[in-house]
Amino acid sequence: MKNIAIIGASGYTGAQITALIENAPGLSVQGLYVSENSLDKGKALADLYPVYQQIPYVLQPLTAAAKAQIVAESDAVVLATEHAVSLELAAWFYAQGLSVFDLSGAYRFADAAQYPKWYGFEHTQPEVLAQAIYGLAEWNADKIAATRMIAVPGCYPTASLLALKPVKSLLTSTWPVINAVSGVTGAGRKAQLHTSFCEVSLTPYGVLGHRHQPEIATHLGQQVIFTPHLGNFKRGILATITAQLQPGTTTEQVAQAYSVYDDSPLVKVTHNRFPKVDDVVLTPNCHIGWKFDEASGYLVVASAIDNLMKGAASQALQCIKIHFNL
Ligand SMILES: NC(=O)C1=CN([C@@H]2O[C@H](COP(=O)(O)OP(=O)(O)OC[C@H]3O[C@@H](n4cnc5c(N)ncnc54)[C@H](OP(=O)(O)O)[C@@H]3O)[C@@H](O)[C@H]2O)C=CC1
Ligand SMILES: CC(=O)N[C@@H](CCC(=O)OP(=O)(O)O)C(=O)O
Repeated sequence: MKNIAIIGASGYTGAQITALIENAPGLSVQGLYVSENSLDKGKALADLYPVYQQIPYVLQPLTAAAKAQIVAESDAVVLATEHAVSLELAAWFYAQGLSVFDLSGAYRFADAAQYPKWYGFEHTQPEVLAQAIYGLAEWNADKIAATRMIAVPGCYPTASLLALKPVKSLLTSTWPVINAVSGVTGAGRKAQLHTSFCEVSLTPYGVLGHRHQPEIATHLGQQVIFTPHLGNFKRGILATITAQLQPGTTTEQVAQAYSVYDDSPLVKVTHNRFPKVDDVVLTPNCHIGWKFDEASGYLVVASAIDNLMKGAASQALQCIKIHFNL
């Protein structure tokens, strides 16, 4: 049995992964933690989320004593915390010998020089960063098994990379164009004006400047245009991508490229049929639909995931299972 501590457990992704770990054979929850001065410390998770009434744990403040207890009792920590918080906590727990599964973006770029521009901080942990592996489960399983520092991908990059990586060798130098819509849970649980009920509609944001653009480009190995949109639904992401393929590419070649997922139980690919967000919400699945126009060489591929599941918590669970060979 592998014992896992969950830090940031009162947030959307933290609560979701708590529920997944609680129900996963071979895994147990060591404890649930929030910040030392959290307004939620001492509350049961089920008080915050009655849907999790079967989950018995209380949210504990992450004090120095709590950290020592985590190290003594746990095999791994899940960090469901914001980037700057994960930056320090990941390095500390890694140094204590635990495996670290970080849901934030603090360890997703190998190049430390990217962090000031995209995350607003200097990366203070270059040795740990050098050990970090990008936890895109279907593509990096061998490396996830071999390292203790796993940077779980962002939600938009998960949807986009699962759709584009199979056809990477068929792309031209023309940048693929990714338009993606996310539900509001993508922005986390904390109160913010732009995610309040009356403000949410359907609109692009972060245009030509969202931090997931370089994350996708880095892990695809090709520049992209990425435009996220906030939609008026709770969960789910739909990324619709237009990409130019090499002259002479055939539909058969594209089908062959997507057959890479034939043995991946969580990724379902369909030709000429496109996914709906509702079909993946509350599941760990990614649904990909594509259509290719041989005359123009343009591919349109759409990819749907639940941002809190395959875009965060269930992908972290996949990484945990791969890492501990469960
Ligand atoms: N929401 C999504 O769809 C996705 C989110 N992510 C990433 O996952 C991480 C968590 O996101 P999300 O669940 O949405 O965020 P939330 O804002 O919903 O939750 C953040 C959690 O962190 C806790 N926290 C804050 N500061 C500290 C601290 N110093 N020590 C311990 N706990 C702390 C908060 O509790 P409190 O403040 O009460 O202490 C809360 O439990 C972020 O890095 C996010 O970018 C990644 C993919 C998808
Ligand atoms: C709707 C919404 O606000 N979504 C978030 C992305 C959530 C995510 O994937 O988080 P990381 O920060 O861990 O990459 C955003 O655009 O910032």
